[in-house]
Amino acid sequence: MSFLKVQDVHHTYFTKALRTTALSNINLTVEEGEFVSLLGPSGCGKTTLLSIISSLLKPTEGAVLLENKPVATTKNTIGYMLQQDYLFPWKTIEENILLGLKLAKQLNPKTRSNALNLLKQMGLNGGVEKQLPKQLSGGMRQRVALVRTLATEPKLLMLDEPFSALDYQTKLKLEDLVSQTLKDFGKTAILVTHDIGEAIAMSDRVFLLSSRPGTIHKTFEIPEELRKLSPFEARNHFLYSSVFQAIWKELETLERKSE
Ligand SMILES: Nc1ncnc2c1ncn2[C@@H]1O[C@H](COP(=O)(O)OP(=O)(O)OP(=O)(O)O)[C@@H](O)[C@H]1O
Repeated sequence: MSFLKVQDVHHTYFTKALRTTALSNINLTVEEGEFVSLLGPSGCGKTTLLSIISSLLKPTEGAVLLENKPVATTKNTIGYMLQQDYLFPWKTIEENILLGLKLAKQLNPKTRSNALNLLKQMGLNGGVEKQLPKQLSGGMRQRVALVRTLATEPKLLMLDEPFSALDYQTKLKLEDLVSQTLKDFGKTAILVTHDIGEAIAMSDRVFLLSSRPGTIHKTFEIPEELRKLSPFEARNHFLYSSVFQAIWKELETLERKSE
């Protein structure tokens, strides 16, 4: 039994004047503890697929099963890390990281202390919890957003371009931190990205999507040698560039086909 199963998903958006088939014949599975990426050209349906997996959007056809149950019936099991941190600017960092727990009615001395400890593990100590989001850098705020997400112990994490608004150095450091933290907690994650390098460095498998309609064009298994390294180390391994070339070549083929 796979942890997550996307079965024969097809999605068409209907507007008065237009029907757009965003996804067609999507079948994929993700195992528990696996880190996978969805990579593809703009408009290939990555966001649509992420919304369907997290049951924010009902597909026109097909089903999504999490631990063999329809995902729409599973509560509080999906956490998000998005491009924007969506921290409440008037609340302190502590209030922000405890918000999810409060909403889920899971806030108690133990979960509170776990969340504050996680903040420290993310290198955010020295009274950061009493500060407001505007007093923190973009990279620090994204770390807070991850603590807030992990505090409610989601089973599946959706990472929708979480590093794309950061400068390059911060992005590389955060890739390592997020990757290590998710490994430590044994979390399953799906990353949506435009960045081939990021997908290779962070993932166990990369699903390459083609556009109009979005289908899974090819699945790349990342070599074991890269998977056991941190994203930063993986980027410097000699195998990295050959996987990069292979994905790049497929993307070029896709672009030529859609011209
Ligand atoms: N609400 C909507 N109504 C109609 N069409 C939509 C809607 N949302 C997306 N689409 C169309 O569905 C297709 C897939 O869009 P989607 O946003 O899922 O792609 P994407 O791969 O996430 O794009 P990007 O990388 O640019 O964010 C596109 O052709 C888009 O125009």
